[in-house]
Amino acid sequence: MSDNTDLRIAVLGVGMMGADHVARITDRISGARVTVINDYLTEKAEQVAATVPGARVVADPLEAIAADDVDAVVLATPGPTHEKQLLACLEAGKPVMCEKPLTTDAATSLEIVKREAELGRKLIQVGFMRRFDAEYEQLKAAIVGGELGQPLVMHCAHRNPAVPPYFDSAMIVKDSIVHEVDVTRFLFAEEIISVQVIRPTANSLSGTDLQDPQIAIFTTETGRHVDVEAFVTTGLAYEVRTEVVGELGSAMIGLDVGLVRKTRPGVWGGTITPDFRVRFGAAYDAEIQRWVHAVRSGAETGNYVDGPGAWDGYAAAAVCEAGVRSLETGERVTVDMVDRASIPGA
Ligand SMILES: NC(=O)C1=CN([C@@H]2O[C@H](COP(=O)(O)OP(=O)(O)OC[C@H]3O[C@@H](n4cnc5c(N)ncnc54)[C@H](O)[C@@H]3O)[C@@H](O)[C@H]2O)C=CC1
Ligand SMILES: O=C1[C@@H](O)[C@H](O)[C@@H](O)[C@H](O)[C@H]1O
Repeated sequence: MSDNTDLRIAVLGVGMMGADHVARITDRISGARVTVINDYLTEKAEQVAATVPGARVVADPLEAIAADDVDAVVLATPGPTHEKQLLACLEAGKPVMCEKPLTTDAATSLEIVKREAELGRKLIQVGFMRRFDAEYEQLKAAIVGGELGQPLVMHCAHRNPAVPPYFDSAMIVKDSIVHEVDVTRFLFAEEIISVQVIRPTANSLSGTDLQDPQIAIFTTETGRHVDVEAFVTTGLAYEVRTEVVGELGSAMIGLDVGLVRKTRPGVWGGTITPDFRVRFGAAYDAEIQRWVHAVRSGAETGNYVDGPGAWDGYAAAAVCEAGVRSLETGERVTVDMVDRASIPGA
């Protein structure tokens, strides 16, 4: 449903995620429509625009952000381009839903946090969609409700069938493990203070020179431990599993009931999703729908965000930076983060 009061959105980057968000805004959520599409590859932008009634292509990303027929922006360009495009959104005073990572290093993420704080409006939401997933919401409720007692440990598995050819070993930390960083902060409501990344024997079948799998171990402020097995070239399916162990019990999500052995999609027991667009499809829908509502009511409150914001993006970037350093040395690395209270409005 679309009318004159719809939020008019520019989507920048219409590769895998951006094209999915365009389809979501056009067909699956309400209160918004895509008016402008931009991609580094103009032909790709034109292909996607042809599927959206009333959408036009703007070849320059900064012009797309500033366009008069754009109220808000979805950034689904690669991480290294986010900083410049986010700064342009802040400059134009336009709300933005930025796919993770916020930026690719802690210093530029901190700069974004500061610039947004100076404006005195919460304009940036970060695409940590697991916070909108029904299973993660249930896990959070079990923790907050005290069902598990005090949480002590979390075990995570994060497996992808494949990653794009431009993926390098550091991106396994900054683009994949970053989700478990955010999940840890979301579920435990505290910061991660140190990270160690261990390098097991690499997958000889991956056809890449990636250090894959990787095992990351986080320690939180109160001393909880989180381990993450990230394995992004399984060649099989998409699997995200999270188990919290507390003093009174444990709870696990992401394990299809009855599933004992996993080989490839549909082979055994329940289902195994082929990729994140299927596993987290409903979470992405909820994420974008709630963001659209927040943006539409933002003028009254100065808050155009419903979910993780720039600070969460910065905190995750700081942890990932420590993770990448640990990946290089194998040593445990302390996370270097500024105190949130030192940035009024952050
Ligand atoms: N929340 C989630 O679960 C997921 C998030 N992502 C994030 O979404 C973003 C995009 O990832 P994918 O769609 O997988 O990548 P992709 O490579 O499929 O698509 C990126 C698109 O951006 C375009 N592009 C590159 N530089 C650009 C620029 N400067 N301005 C405009 N367009 C540009 C490319 O031509 C391409 O079409 C990344 O930040 C990634 O981390 C990706 C997958 C899942
Ligand atoms: O964000 C995502 C991808 O960029 C990343 O490459 C995958 O590992 C994640 O599972 C997916 O959610």
